[in-house]
Amino acid sequence: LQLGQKLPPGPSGFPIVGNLFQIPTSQPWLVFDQWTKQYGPIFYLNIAGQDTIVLGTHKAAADLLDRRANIYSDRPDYIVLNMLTSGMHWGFSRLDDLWKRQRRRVHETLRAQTAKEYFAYQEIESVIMLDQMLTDPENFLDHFQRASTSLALSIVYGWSPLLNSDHPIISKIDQFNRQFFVAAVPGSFWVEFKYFKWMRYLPRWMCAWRRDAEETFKRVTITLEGLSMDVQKRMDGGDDPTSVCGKLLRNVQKEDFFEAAWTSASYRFARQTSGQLAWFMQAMILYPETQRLAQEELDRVVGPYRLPTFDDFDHLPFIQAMVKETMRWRGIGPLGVPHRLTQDDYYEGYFLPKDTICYANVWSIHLDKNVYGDDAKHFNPGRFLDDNGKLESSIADTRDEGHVTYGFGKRICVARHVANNSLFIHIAFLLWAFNISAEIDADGNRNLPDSLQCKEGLSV
Ligand code: HEM
Repeated sequence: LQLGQKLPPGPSGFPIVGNLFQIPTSQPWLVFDQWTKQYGPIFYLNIAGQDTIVLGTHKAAADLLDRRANIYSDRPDYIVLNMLTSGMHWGFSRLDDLWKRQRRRVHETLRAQTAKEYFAYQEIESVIMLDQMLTDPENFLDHFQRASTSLALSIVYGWSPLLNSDHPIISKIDQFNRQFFVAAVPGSFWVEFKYFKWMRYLPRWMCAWRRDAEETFKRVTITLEGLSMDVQKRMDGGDDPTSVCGKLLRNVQKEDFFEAAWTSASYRFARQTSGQLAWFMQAMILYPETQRLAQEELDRVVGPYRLPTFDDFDHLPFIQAMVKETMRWRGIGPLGVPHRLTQDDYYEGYFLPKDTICYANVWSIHLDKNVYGDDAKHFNPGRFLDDNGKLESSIADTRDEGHVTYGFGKRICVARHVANNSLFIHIAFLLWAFNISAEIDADGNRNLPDSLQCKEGLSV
């Protein structure tokens, strides 16, 4: 630090490891929330030599990650993850020309207007999900996962809906996902720490993690190229390329086939939607009155003789508000995905060094009474409706979402319109068809199903 430069406040750490061992591996956002209350909207951590800041208010996160997106939109230098993907997985790759190309191409296939092309797929998935819920309500999480995976494969590769998840391609991709998500947690491998970065130059024979990652990359490339080749063959046979991959292949040169195959791999994020639906189920169990309000709207607009459709969208503001509120109340990524600062910066008098890793504590942001009111910890879709029951997005700087679960700046979720549509139609179907409740035991207690025992410690 130069004279006059002051880092943001934060808990004092230990020599060399800094704050590393003060951060719990489980639910770190809860401790971060306490530190935000103690140190303010921006606090500093030294994680074994890695400068890190945590933004605990919406204002601080929007000021930096959105308003200064030009310098706050890079990703950490994930060493193992980039070996697993050879830097081709643009969701976690550096902000380079390849990322710009991949993001632009996929954005064109998933933006708000184009997302409407996938309505039919989403309605079919909801019908299948409903049928499976009727016959096997216990395993509702499996049905959500099947639906989100099947939808992604339809949208990205033009597949017909899958009735179950026992497909060899799905298990191959799931296996890759597991490795990927371990590598995406900063610090899963010693080589990711500043003082151990030299390990990346060790010869291959000494590093099992490098050999594993490189082998996986080869295997996954074969799978992804196979999926894309299949789309190409169907197009050569006269099929119209309505799928994301088809659109990408139509617009790229032959030599970019490898790039198009990896660009399409954004399919892997699809499971996020099913995680969000799990939280929705929990909200319905805990807030039966709110569930009834939504059902009244469905009774009024849709009635008992037909299923909801996307044509009802504008007439179902309460269901739209429920989608927003589910993502605000319990967003599936309480710390989002980390961003990296690409040049020295100052904020509120504090110095933020180049290469600082930035987390937005989405958990704290969404429970902030100054933004969401005194009932911030409660599930209340009404907060997104005006006095006439019309949808209003009064939360500034959220691109009309009303929450920040889709992230920030240049890295904001590229598929948020598709994801919002999926959540809308699934929720409308579920509440149209079912009353969602938990078993009540002999003492009158509501017992959440095991699969929904939430880890955050609900305080309702
Ligand atoms: C409810 C569902 C979803 C949630 C909550 C969600 C959330 C997020 C978040 C937090 C990010 C990182 C934003 C940031 O760095 O600030 C992200 C990025 C991304 N999401 Fe989603 N997502 C969802 C669904 C999907 C789906 C269905 C897909 C694809 C089919 C998808 C594809 C991506 C991709 C490719 C990125 C990387 C963007 C980039 O780095 O430029 N997401 N998402």
